[in-house]
Amino acid sequence: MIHARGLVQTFTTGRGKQTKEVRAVDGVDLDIAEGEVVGFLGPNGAGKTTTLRMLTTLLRPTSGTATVNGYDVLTQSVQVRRSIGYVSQAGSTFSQALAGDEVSDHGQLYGMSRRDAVARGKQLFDDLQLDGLWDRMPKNMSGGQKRRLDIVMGLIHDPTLVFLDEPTTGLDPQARANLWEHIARLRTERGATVFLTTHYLDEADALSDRILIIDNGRIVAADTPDNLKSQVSGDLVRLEFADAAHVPNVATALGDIGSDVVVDGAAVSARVRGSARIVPGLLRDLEARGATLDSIEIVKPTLDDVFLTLTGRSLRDETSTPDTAQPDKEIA
Ligand SMILES: Nc1ncnc2c1ncn2[C@@H]1O[C@H](COP(=O)(O)OP(=O)(O)OP(=O)(O)O)[C@@H](O)[C@H]1O
Repeated sequence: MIHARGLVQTFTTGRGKQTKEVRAVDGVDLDIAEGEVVGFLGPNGAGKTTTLRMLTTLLRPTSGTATVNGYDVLTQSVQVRRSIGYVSQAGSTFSQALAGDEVSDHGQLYGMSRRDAVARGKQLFDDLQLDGLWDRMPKNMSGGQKRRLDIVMGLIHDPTLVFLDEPTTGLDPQARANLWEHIARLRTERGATVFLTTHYLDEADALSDRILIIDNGRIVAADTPDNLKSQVSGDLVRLEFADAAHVPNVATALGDIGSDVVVDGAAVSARVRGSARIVPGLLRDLEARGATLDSIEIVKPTLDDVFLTLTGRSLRDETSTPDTAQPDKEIA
């Protein structure tokens, strides 16, 4: 479905002597099979959108090659564009037209009859909870409604390969959940291939068969979410005691069975592989020594831990998470 070799994109910024070259994408290889949902993760400025723009023929690669749906992005850009759906970060609606007209015109641009475009558009409005908004102008919609309208535009011609650039940014939790369901159904019901960029680690984890992590224009990891997480050195085990006097002994014991031991007052944490097997024995041992536990927490590795292990930085520090995302305000 998508094959790329050595994709590079450089931009020149500044003027005169201040000119600087930015290597936004620095030699990306990709192989995405039919029916896969692939999540493209990376911090701000890592090169996600630039890669997507090259694959969707909106930007000519500085070097490298790619085929999308069997068409060459350099020599068959029209065929590439006709065969894919693309939902950009910026959106694709004009604020002055009626939403339904935009959707049906868009479908007709892809060769659909007006009747088919209207029927499919109305079905998508229904699926994406936009019912009642067919005759409304996008400028009078909330941010979340506009985002869902962008997605209808990207799906109107029923593409089997869909590129989604941060599809749920700005959506409230309910709208996000609804869109997740829709993305999952694109694959299960239509056998579509989906390539999506996202800042949300939980979204990538929940939706993707495979995750690609890009950092500084290079792919630093490509695997299933589970395989990626198994590269992190174990679960995070945190034990808190009523009496801090036990902490040094516990820290030593955790150091023997795990790594990354951190002492914080009366609490001690460490990464422990196979914690479900190891921790019960440790607890029995501690109890025998009279160490009374106040609380215990075991957290499975997340994709953020994967990124931290790979790059030494946290994705979470650099990107907005669902907790901090602004829900869209509905317009009455
Ligand atoms: N038209 C441009 N001119 C100059 N630099 C650009 C241009 N477009 C992107 N860049 C730079 O290329 C790098 C990659 O940008 P890109 O938008 O691909 O990142 P991203 O991973 O999609 O980021 P985000 O998550 O913030 O959308 C960044 O350093 C960005 O500033």
